[in-house]
Amino acid sequence: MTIKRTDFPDNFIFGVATSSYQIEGATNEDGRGDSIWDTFCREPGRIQDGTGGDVACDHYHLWPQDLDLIQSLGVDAYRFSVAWPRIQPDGKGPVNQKGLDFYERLVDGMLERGLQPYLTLYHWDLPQTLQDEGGWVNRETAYRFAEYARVVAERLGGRVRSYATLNEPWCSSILSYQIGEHAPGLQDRRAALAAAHHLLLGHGEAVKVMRDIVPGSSLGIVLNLQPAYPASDREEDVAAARFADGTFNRWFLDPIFRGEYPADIWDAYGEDVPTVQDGDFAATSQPIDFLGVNYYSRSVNGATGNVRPSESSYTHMGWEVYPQGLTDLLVRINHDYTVPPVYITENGAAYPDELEGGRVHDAQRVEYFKAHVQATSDAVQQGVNVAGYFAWSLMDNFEWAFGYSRRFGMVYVDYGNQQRILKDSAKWYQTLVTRQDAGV
Ligand SMILES: CO[C@H](O)c1c[n+]2c([nH]1)[C@H](O)[C@@H](O)[C@H](O)[C@H]2CO
Repeated sequence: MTIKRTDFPDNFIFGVATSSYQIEGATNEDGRGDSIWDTFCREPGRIQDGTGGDVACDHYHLWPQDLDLIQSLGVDAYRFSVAWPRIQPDGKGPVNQKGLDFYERLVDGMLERGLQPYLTLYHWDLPQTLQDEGGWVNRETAYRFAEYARVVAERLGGRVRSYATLNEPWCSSILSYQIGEHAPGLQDRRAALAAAHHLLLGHGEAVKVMRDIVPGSSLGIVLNLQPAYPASDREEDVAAARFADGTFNRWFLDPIFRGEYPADIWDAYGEDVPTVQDGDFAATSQPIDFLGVNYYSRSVNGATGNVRPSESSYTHMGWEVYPQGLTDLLVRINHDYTVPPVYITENGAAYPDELEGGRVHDAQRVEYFKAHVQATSDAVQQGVNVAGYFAWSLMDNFEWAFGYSRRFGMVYVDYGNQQRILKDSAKWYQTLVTRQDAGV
């Protein structure tokens, strides 16, 4: 079997993705304020290799070369995020024009190179001053987010045709306020569920505001979804999988597409459920023009915890390589919900890449991409309206709590000299997206 670009509809978008905190650096430049990740990285023990995003890939200064690099891959689109602390250093009120100027230059640079900008308003870098007032646990942050969305949309307007409000509200709430592995690093389920609710409220309020400012643009949200499989057909394993599906997937899909929380999980959360005010679900379930799905792997659930199938291979993050899970997930959401066009807004893998003679032969990542692009095509063949696929990531970057110890890029970054070196996976992707019939 060979996966070819022509296996997809002509208007199918292939792209690459990054995020502001992971690549920009320049955290104290041109008026940028502190984000919760600047604070988190300064707390000893939070980041595996003790690093932070102060320099990262120095994209804030190297963006012209990076856009040339993206253009050289032959992709249609570039998914990036705007750093709220560059736009409003205090998270509210005064706007930092130098911050807006940077993103205006960046977007114009994409357009000049024939790259379609896919903008994410929030990819986790909350202004620290808002966290000082409770962060997403504070309902007011939802309204500050809508004000920030207005500022960005008014400046970038129709030049950007696709705006995602949030990247992965599950990560910005559960991983950050309950599990504590991400900034701000709290461990409080009640706070996490309040944060999740206010993130979804902020999403809805931002969509409402932007509808009038960028009427021709496509507005959506990006969710990390993970299909949950039972370890066996025993009742307790099936129940474990349904609970995992509920807390990870349905807790976010239902408020967005059904205007409610899933009853089984609401009941399971008991006293920790969020305060829902009249009108909240009308906001969270605002009609949207696309759903972004970030897929990396599945979960296999047993009554006593998750299972790691021994017959599978695993990435450097310890995530099972399971491309069928992407097809199953897309078919399921298409069946269970009335969804708009879906983009795979992130898919990729970390492997311990080695630079050998100026080359990186990342064969495992090539196989990962081939299998998941194929899985995307399989979902399209099964009637799912998938409109695009963005590889995570363009280049190696700051991998959150893992620092720089995990490389997800299809382009290798030598952090010593900020050199970018195409890995074999970038060359494979280039042949795919430029219709050179990449073989599987
Ligand atoms: C369980 O994986 C999540 O869906 C997920 C994986 N990832 C993400 N979310 C984030 O959106 C990126 O910033 C990460 O760099 C990337 C790789 O870890």
